[in-house]
Formats: sequence, C-alpha cells, structure tokens
Amino acid sequence: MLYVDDEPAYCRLFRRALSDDTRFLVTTAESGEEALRLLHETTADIVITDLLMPRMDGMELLRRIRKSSPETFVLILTGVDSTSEAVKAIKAGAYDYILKPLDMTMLRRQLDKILQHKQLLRESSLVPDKKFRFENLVGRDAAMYEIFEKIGHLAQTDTTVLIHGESGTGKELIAEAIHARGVRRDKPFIRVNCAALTETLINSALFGHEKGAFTGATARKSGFFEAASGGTIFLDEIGDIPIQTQVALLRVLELGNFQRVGGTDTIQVDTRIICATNRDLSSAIKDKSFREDLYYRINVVSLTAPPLRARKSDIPLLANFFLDKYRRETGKNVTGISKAALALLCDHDWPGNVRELANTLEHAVVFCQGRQILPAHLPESIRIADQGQFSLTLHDSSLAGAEAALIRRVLESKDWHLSHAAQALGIARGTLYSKMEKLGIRKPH
Ligand SMILES: Nc1ncnc2c1ncn2[C@@H]1O[C@H](COP(=O)(O)OP(=O)(O)OP(=O)(O)O)[C@@H](O)[C@H]1O
Repeated sequence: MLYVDDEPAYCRLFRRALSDDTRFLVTTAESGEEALRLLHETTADIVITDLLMPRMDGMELLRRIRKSSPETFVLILTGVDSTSEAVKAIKAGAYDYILKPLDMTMLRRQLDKILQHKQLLRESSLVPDKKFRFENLVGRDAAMYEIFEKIGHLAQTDTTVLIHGESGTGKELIAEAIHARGVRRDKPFIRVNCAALTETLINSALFGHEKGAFTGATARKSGFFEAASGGTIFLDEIGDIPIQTQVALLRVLELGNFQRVGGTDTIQVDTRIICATNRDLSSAIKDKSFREDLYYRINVVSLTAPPLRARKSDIPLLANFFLDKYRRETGKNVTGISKAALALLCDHDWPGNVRELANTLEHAVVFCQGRQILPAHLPESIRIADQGQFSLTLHDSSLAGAEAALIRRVLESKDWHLSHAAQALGIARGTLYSKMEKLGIRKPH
C-alpha cells in the first residue's frame, strides 16, 4: 500500500497507525512524482493520496495510475470543503474518498471494504453452481445464475449494495438472500419501502424520534436503523427519499451514526445497507433530486435483476413453482399446465415480471376446475395478448360480435381444426361447436 501526502507529518502518522496491521506493507511518498517513481519500481494494490499537493495533484496522480495499473484501488483524501472534487475523483476511477483530518477507524473500514472487494473479484471467476434455487429465488437462466453467484460473493462481505431492476423482478428476494447467506443471518432484516413514507415521516421512521420532537410524538421511539442493528436494512425505492433524509443517510454511510429526530445524542449503528431502485438514478442526479455523493456511497457494488422477458427460459420453471405453491395453499388438485396455456405464458411479455406471473398462476389455480391449467383459466390480459398476434380488429363491439370475431380468427389460424382451435381458446370441442352454431360461424368453402 502506498500513502501519498506532501506533509511528512501525515506520512509518519499513517505509517505508525498501520504498523501493527500485518495485512498491509506501507510505503509513503511525499509527492505525486515520487509516488509514480515508486509505482514504477514496485506495485501497490492500494494507493491513498491527498488531493491537494503542489505540482502533481491527487487527480493527476489518479489519472496516471488508472492508465498504468487500472487494477490498483485508489482512495482520495480530501477536506470537507472539497467533497465536490472527491466526487470528480470517483468519476475518474477512484474507489472512494476519506475525509481529512484522517480518522483511523474510517480508514480501516475503507481498507476492509477494499480487501473484501478484492476477494470478490478473485472469486467471481469461479464456475457457477447449477442449481435452480437460491434461497427463495428460483431460476435456471444464465442471467439468474449470474445473480446467484454475485449474491454468494456479496454475502461474504459487508459492502453496501444497490440493486437495480424493474418492479417485480425479485429485488427484495435478492436483498434477503444476501442477508440470509451472510454472517448477519441471525440478526434482523428490515425492509423499508421509502416510497410509501411521507416526507415528514421518513426521518422519524428511519432514525426514530425523541419525545416531543413533533406534534404527536408522545414518547421516544426508535427507528428502523436501530431495529436493524447488527443486521441488514433494505431501503426499497431509494430514489424516492427526500433530500433531507439523503443527508442523514449519507452520514450513516460515512460515519456509521445518526441522531433521532429532535434528539442530540449520537447513536452508533452497525447495520448493513442494501438499497434498491427501479428508477434511473443518474437522471435523478441530473435534476438534483438525488445527491451524487450519496449515489456513490450506496453504489459500491450494484447488481441488476433482469426482467422476466429477458430470461424467458425461466417462465416454465417459475410457472410450475407457483402452480405448486398455490395448489398447496388452496388444497386443489391441479397437477399441471396444458401446453396451450404454457405457450400463452411463454409468449407474454410480463411487464409486471415475476410478480405478475405469480398472480397469474394464483388466478389460474383459483379458476381451474380440473387437474390441468388451460388457457381459459388464465386472466384475460394474457389470453388477449396472445390473440393480439392475430391483430384482431373488432368492427362489432357487442360481446357476441367480439366472441364471433375471436373464434373465427382462432379457427382460421388452426386451419379450421376444431380440436386445436378449442384447445387454443381454452374451451371444450363441443362448446366450440355449439358456439359456432349459435354465432353462425361456418368454414368457408
Ligand atoms: N426469482 C424468483 N423466484 C421466485 N419468486 C420470485 C422471484 N422473483 C420474484 N419473485 C416473487 O415475485 C414477487 C415480487 O418480488 P420482489 O418483491 O422481490 O420484487 P421487487 O423487484 O422488489 O419489486 P418492487 O420493485 O415492486 O418492490 C414476490 O412475491 C417474490 O416472491
């Protein structure tokens, strides 16, 4: 590890502070130029550099290191008044920044994080385990294996994680799995839906409040962070937290402490933070509704839950998983999904992702009278979407007219093969025949 600072006193302090930590071999340099010379002669896994230095400053040194040895982790040291410079440095590839005057506890925490990150990088080359289930997550698609693998690695660390993904893709299950596989598994996992909390309530919900902090605060109350102490807090829809809460959150991430609303005591917590968002936070940063420095703090490691339409090979597996779940819950003897119904499920685009698929199977099990899920048991939205393939144009808005048009289209698509058409429509062949009679539908000669 190389420490770069133009103040010799700081260099000495740093060497002394880490002298008992056998994981690091510390070298110091008093200028950017000297640092580059040393890096030329030997390698360093971690470089910690002051930002403000005469001649070559920390930014320039960072740029040079990124070019010559991109795998080196660079930490920037900066004063409170130049955090915007630090953000620039992170954009330019620095791992993170540390505030000056140097707080050794903070520094050690950062170094632990880097070591964990390095471990992660080493392990990410391992062959993925071919299982279809990972904690409560089900999946066999390569995209899901990748997620399982990442969860496995992240669980071994205490890193802050940001999970991206559309609604219903399993972000909460991913967060739970990271918690369940880690050392904090016996401690609480607290989920907070930030979007559901009003601006006035959120600070008190997260950090608690003192008696009399606001009207109605009749007693001291601890918040979610205290409840999750020792465990994990999952901040869902993080993009929706108001700016004032973002400031408090930044403090928890940087210093590991907070104050209750209306309180003056500083409360130290050891809570792992996992966040999720279905919004593009970079546009929120642009329109200033989300702090950039907070973004870098929560986005130490990020993963993206893939939408269901991007892993269609998981649909049959998930459909059967939910069939089994709802069959047990309802006690019904539904044992399978017909080919036609499964084809409809596989064709659907699932804008609501796995949640929509789960709801669809619940609906199907409820409506199924026999042993097999047929197209007729699926919600109309799924069947209609399929019929959309025929680009059905309805000239007659009456129910009978629409039914006739649909039956005609399906018959045409099945070459007027009654059994096939009946199966696609999810009705019995006899029912189709009588409907054709009633609606005056005949095969054209
Ligand atoms: N891979 C999966 N295997 C099994 N169930 C899943 C999977 N992904 C999601 N689910 C189920 O789908 C539903 C939605 O999942 P979850 O709440 O984790 O999604 P989310 O991405 O956090 O959604 P939102 O952004 O709306 O909060 C839950 O009932 C969950 O159990």
